[in-house]
Parts: sequence; C-alpha cells; structure tokens
Amino acid sequence: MSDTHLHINGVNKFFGQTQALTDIDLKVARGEFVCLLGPSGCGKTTLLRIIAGFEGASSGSLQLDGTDISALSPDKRGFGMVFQSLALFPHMSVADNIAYGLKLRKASRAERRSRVEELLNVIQLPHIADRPVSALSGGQRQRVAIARALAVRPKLFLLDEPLSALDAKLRDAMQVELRQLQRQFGVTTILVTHDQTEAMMLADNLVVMKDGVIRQSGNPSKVYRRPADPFVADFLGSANILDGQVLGDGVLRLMGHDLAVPAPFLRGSKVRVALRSEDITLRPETGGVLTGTVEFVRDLGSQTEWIIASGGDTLRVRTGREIGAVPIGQKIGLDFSADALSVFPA
Ligand SMILES: Nc1ncnc2c1ncn2[C@@H]1O[C@H](COP(=O)(O)OP(=O)(O)OP(=O)(O)O)[C@@H](O)[C@H]1O
Repeated sequence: MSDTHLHINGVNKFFGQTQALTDIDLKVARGEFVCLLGPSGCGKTTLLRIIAGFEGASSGSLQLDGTDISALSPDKRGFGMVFQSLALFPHMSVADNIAYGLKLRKASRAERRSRVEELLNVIQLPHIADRPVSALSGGQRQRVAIARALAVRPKLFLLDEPLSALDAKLRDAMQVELRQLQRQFGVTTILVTHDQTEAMMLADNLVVMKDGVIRQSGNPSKVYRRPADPFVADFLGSANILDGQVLGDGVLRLMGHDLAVPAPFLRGSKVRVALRSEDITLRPETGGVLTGTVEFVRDLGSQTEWIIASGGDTLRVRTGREIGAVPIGQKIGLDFSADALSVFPA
C-alpha cells in the first residue's frame, strides 16, 4: 500500500495519569477500509476522536496527504462521521438531514436537491425524502446517517459502533450495505467496533488493540490465521490457549503428550499455544493425535460445540457436521495438524 492517505504518527494520549494510547503508528491507504477492534477500554474511540479532531493527542501527529492536520478543528478537517447515537435531527425531514452539511457549505438549492436524490437512491430509500426522521425504523435511520455523512464527499469517513444498536439480522444486512457503499464511493474509512465478526467482514486492514496499544494489524484472514500473540488468537474467533513446553528439536509437550511441532524455541522453553476450536477434528478414540473425554456438548445451530478434557486441559472443539451421539464421559480422539498450532513464548 504505497498511497498513504492518513498517517497516524507516534500518537500518545494521556487523560491525567491514565495513558489511553501508547505509540500509535498506522498508515491508512487511500480508499482503504480500516476497522479498529478491541475490548472495552482499549482506546479505539479515543483514537477515532483524535482522528476526528474532537480530542487532541498528547504527543505525535496526524498527516493527511502529507499535511499535518493535528491542529485543525473538526469542521476544518472535512471528515464525515457516523456515531452510535447518530445525532440526526429528528424533526427535520430526511432530505434536510442529508443536505445539512451541504447547506453549511453554502451549496446551491439545486445542487443539494440532486445530491440528496442521488444518495437516497444509493441507500435504496428513494421515496422517503419528505418524511421526518422520527418516523423511520432503526435501519432506515442508520442509512440516512450514512447518507448524511457521505453527502459532503468527505475526505475520511469515520464510524464509531454505527451498527451496534441494531438487531442481529439487520446488523448483518447493514454490514453488507456499508461495505458496498464504501467501495462504490471509494472513500477512505475508519470504523470502530468491538464486534470481531463485523470487523472481519468489513476490514481491508484489521487493527486489533488492547490497553491503548496496537497488538496486530493486517489483512483480516491473515490476522485470524497467524495471530501475533495469544491475546489476538483468543480475541478473534474461538481459540484454545494452552501451556506447553519445548522438549527438544521439533518436539512439544502439550496436554500431557509429546507432539512433533517445528517451533523455533530453545529446549526447555515454556510456551503458550493457540489452537482454534474449528481446527480440531473428532475421531474414534484411537484415531487421533490425542485422546480426551467428552464433558459437555451443545448445539450452536450451524455448529456443534464440544468441551473435552485431555491431559489436564479442557479443550473447546467446534464441528460443522453431525458426528453421531457421543455420550458424556466417553473417550474420543482429537486430531489436528501441527500447522494449526500457533506457538508463542510464555
Ligand atoms: N474523557 C476522558 N477522561 C478520562 N479518561 C478517559 C476519557 N476518555 C477515555 N478515557 C479512558 O481512556 C481509556 C480508553 O477509552 P476509550 O473510550 O477510548 O476505549 P474504547 O476502546 O473505545 O472502549 P468502549 O468500547 O468501551 O467505548 C479508558 O481507560 C477510558 O476510561
């Protein structure tokens, strides 16, 4: 990604004694969709607010197309924003809401009208221009908020948990729409979420944060498949995080068994090992890499989840297909490839 649009350069943020962000470095390419993902309190909203200009960094800078914008007020940055609390004007019509930013910029009436019409078509609500926002459903309001932010052709599109108030099915549909809209407009976008499925689905660049630090960033599939540390492995999807020890060249002691796993660690090193729930296959008792005892089984709808005790550890296993009734307490074989293990220093 050579065409850097936004460069977040060594940003730190203190609130009194609390350090909310530590050495944040991030390059956002033009047209890219970036998701800031992390647990509550990790600093993602603070980072978005600094990008928007609502909050100043304690140190570090922001460059947009190579120009330092750190000292610019929010209205001078020319960014479009959508927050969870939307901040639409409830008694104004949909059209007036969408045209609001254009009016502030002194766009002509004709220009406002054609832009509103264009955006209502884009968000697939062509017939609601004259309705008050208070008469819309949650999903419709969400689309209007997005249209309002895009109406001014923002340099950056910033969204903070924009879909979290919607029910699961609508959220799903809106994620697809949001991604399509973003592609269509080609607008550089930064979205904050604590929902890993949403982030995986939307992002070109997934940025995983914890305690004010970027723990990993990159292509979502790559971050999922090759997590940088046990936190990222555990936060994305369903992973088993296990304690192990390197016994010698390519031999790892895990769950009371010696496994052939090429890992570049010194003999005797204690390690943490991540193994995704869906990377384990269940077999008849003698057919796997390990043996375990079934402790619990539950039906998740599209998958079945198994809790299995093995060598003093408890493993969570997710299987896609029905493997037949296995009673609680029965021995079962567990199979996985060495490639499925991510090994980290303890
Ligand atoms: N105005 C403020 N004054 C003092 N501390 C703050 C302020 N805003 C945020 N913080 C602190 O900074 C840290 C990061 O907060 P932030 O809201 O950015 O996290 P977040 O990842 O967005 O969390 P959430 O998902 O819960 O919104 C937290 O410890 C928070 O308490």
